[in-house]
Amino acid sequence: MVTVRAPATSANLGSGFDVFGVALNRPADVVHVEKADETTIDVRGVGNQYIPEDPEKNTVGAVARALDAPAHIEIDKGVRPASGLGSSAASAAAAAVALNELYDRERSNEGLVPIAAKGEAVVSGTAHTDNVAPAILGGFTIATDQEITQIETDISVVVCLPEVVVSTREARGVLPERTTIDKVVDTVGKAATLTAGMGRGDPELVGQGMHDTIITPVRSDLIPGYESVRETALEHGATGVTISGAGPAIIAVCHEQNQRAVANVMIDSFADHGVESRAYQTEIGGGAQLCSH
Ligand SMILES: Nc1ncnc2c1ncn2[C@@H]1O[C@H](COP(=O)(O)OP(=O)(O)O)[C@@H](O)[C@H]1O
Ligand SMILES: N[C@@H](CCOP(=O)(O)O)C(=O)O
Repeated sequence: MVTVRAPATSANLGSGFDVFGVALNRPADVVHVEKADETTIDVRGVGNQYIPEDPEKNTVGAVARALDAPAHIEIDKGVRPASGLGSSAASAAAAAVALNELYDRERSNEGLVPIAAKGEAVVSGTAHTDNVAPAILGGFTIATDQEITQIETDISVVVCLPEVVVSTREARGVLPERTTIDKVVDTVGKAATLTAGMGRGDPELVGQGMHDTIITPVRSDLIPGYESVRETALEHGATGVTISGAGPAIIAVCHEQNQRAVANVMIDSFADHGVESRAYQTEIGGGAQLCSH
């Protein structure tokens, strides 16, 4: 039996749609694998009732097929599905690392990213790597078709998860088909600023780089109270706030001393809109970890 823990992730970060992502210290999925003649899957934990155990429909089944690694796979879900926290990616990343170890496939961590992305394609229709890259590698990642750049950082964040469901497939269905050159120029500038902030461990620069005028405005309509939650978080110490992944979670970057205040006002603001929520006060952290072999 091989066991691997893989973290929740927050992709896009506003200006980095389908490219940027960060690993979060918590929550996380834990996946246990052992060799079998054919792949079977058991899912328990948060939201397990909404997660298929059919290997053709679960992200880990696609990973097992890609590695030619049939196994009995047990998933302990710590990342709620349809959250915007890389739930599907956490399982896929953990399974990729675990099965690579179980069958001695000797793939590098970077080499496991496209394998895990095949799991993402099963659930969202697109093999986007911006969740599985940080889920495997940790830190802040810039994932393009050509390469992945990773930056270690431990910047503090608050992630507020409302009791609302937004599937990634649904949120990809509302993307604009075209934009304007001035919005592209603005986004490039914000993305460069955010990247510089990650490199310097500077929450102020990161926050400045999180504003997005292309994707976020159309997706925020799927999250009741989004604008109010964002504004109050900024008023109480957040340096930047945007939708986490495809939502509905909202991520705020802040200095550690402001985490509690930011978390409390985000929860209160969602409540003012009749939406229950919970907030994780956490940091950008490490990637998938082998727990036992
Ligand atoms: N191992 C898995 N963990 C979570 N969701 C999974 C898994 N396998 C398949 N799914 C499906 O993927 C969807 C959740 O993925 P997604 O919408 O991308 O959520 P998130 O935004 O948290 O990644 C759910 O519909 C769920 O049924
Ligand atoms: N770039 C993707 C990221 C999806 O993240 P998730 O955590 O919601 O799965 C997108 O925005 O569609």
